[in-house]
Amino acid sequence: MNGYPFKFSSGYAIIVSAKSFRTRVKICGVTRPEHARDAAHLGADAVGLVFHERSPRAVDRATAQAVIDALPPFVTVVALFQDPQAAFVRQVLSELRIDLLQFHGDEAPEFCEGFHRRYIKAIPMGESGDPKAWVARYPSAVGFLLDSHSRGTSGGSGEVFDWARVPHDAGVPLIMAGGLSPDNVGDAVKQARPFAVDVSSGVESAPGVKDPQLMAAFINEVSNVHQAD
Ligand SMILES: O=C(O)c1ccccc1N[C@@H]1O[C@H](COP(=O)(O)O)[C@@H](O)[C@H]1O
Repeated sequence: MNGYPFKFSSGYAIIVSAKSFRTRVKICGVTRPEHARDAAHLGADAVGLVFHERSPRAVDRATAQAVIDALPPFVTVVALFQDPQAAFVRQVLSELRIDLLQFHGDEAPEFCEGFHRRYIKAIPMGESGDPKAWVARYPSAVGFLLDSHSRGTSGGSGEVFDWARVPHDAGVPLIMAGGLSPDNVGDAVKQARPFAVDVSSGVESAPGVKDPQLMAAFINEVSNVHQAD
């Protein structure tokens, strides 16, 4: 397919020309202000802050504030949680300027909606089943992030799932994740034509340490796909 599927609110579906569409990029698990600044100036659309304490990319609120302060305008700040206590999410939201929530665990739709913020829901592609069943279960989500994990396990594993399982007719923004890197993201975008891609370990020199050269290579690979379209 040489284009991107889009469904209007009326239900009318079209393929948007590949030339007029740009796959968005989220760099997740940023732990240092200088790497947030680098990511933004290299062209990242969003950066993710991990508020899951068992992750090597977990940040405390002071570090998160420093990362946010390093960002220029028009870069979305995403707060990632995995099965958090509601009080913790509320505390983060009260202290930090968060644009979007990402729920990566087994959170129910009512829980995700309870903060009255825009949110994306992670779909565990490590399990069999139709991703569109998740889309139907979370009608208030503004997008869905397809990662390689199974229910009950963490994301950020660096593992790839079968890209042939990405639906082309979900009717909502899909964000591909899971084991993406500068070596494979071009193929992923060409094959699945997602709304966005999300990367964590594939642009790191060590767990939790982003590598500016890898981030640059990753973002270049994504834009190269569009220039060749
Ligand atoms: O990044 C983490 O440490 C993390 C922890 C808990 C849940 C999700 C996490 N990361 C998310 O997983 C995807 C894929 O990561 P990777 O590129 O395979 O390393 C990442 O983009 C985050 O959204």
